[in-house]
Amino acid sequence: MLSFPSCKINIGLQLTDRRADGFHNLLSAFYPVGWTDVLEIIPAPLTEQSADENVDSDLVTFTTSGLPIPGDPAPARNLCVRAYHRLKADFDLPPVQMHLHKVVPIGAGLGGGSADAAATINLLNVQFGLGMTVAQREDYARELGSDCAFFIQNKPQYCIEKGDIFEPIDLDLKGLYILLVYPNLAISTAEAYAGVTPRQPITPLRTLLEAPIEQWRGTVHNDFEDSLFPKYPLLAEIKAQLYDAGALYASLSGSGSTLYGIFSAPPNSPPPFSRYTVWESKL
Ligand SMILES: C[C@](O)(CO)[C@H](O)COP(=O)(O)OP(=O)(O)OC[C@H]1O[C@@H](n2ccc(N)nc2=O)[C@H](O)[C@@H]1O
Ligand SMILES: Nc1ncnc2c1ncn2[C@@H]1O[C@H](COP(=O)(O)OP(=O)(O)OP(=O)(O)O)[C@@H](O)[C@H]1O
Repeated sequence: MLSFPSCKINIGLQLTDRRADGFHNLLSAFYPVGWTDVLEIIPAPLTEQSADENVDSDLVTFTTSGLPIPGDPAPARNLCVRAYHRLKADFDLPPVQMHLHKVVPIGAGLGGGSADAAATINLLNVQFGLGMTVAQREDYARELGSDCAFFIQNKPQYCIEKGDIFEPIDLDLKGLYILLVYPNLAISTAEAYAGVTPRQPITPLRTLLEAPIEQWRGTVHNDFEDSLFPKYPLLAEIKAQLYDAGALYASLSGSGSTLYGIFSAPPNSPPPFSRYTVWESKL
């Protein structure tokens, strides 16, 4: 079976306090965006060896194409394979072949890897009739990363605590246009968090988002900008260029380095961004 794991942007991101477990509580609206990887999972052909139930055959044959995945290249460390093995611990899953075609920039504030993990859980659930509810799939996803659970339902959510607990929000950007600009700058999530000082917001993000999008500039804020823009002035420059290009609202997404602009008409990838990785579509 095939799946197209999408990515997300963060609309506002308030880091409110540091938790006892070393993570941070946050308030953020997660919004899905249609830039996707491609994930295929098929049952592995039975070999004589694996047909013998006493042989712990290699359960996952994992291959990738497209963007190289940095960090630990061992397939066993890929979030898709880790998702399979987490479910294998609780369900009778057969050996599978997985292929991941990587398109979404990695470590870019877009949750691409997290989306792949969630897509694996959803695919295995359907393909092998595991019968898991949405809540059960979200719980498995939470074990794989703070961004993963969002991608199980993959719809706009108001995210609280680690970013993995959801409240409904009426946030509809349909008909507008989004331009994502990835400046090919790798910023680790841990590095981004290390540079921020959490604080309780004067006005909770949910209240700020009740205003029309034309009023979000200057109020709906991603707190990571405070720590990353001084270190990487290019990010502030791109955000300003998005406004110069006519964006209704522009911001850093997640822990970066992707910036995005939301427009009332197709932005048509204006010149300042031609040297970067860009993606645009109607929402
Ligand atoms: C920045 C965001 O992308 C916003 O959507 C997420 O908070 C990050 O989610 P993620 O990449 O899935 O992060 P994880 O893989 O769970 O954690 C990576 C590291 O980020 C930090 N981290 C992550 C989430 C969170 N709420 N507080 C944190 O302090 C921790 O140092 C953690 O060790
Ligand atoms: N399927 C995958 N896709 C991307 N990264 C993966 C994947 N599986 C494991 N990883 C590892 O996770 C790291 C990226 O995870 P990370 O969560 O930082 O990025 P992301 O989910 O793509 O975006 P974000 O910056 O929003 O978190 C990479 O350095 C890579 O080593």
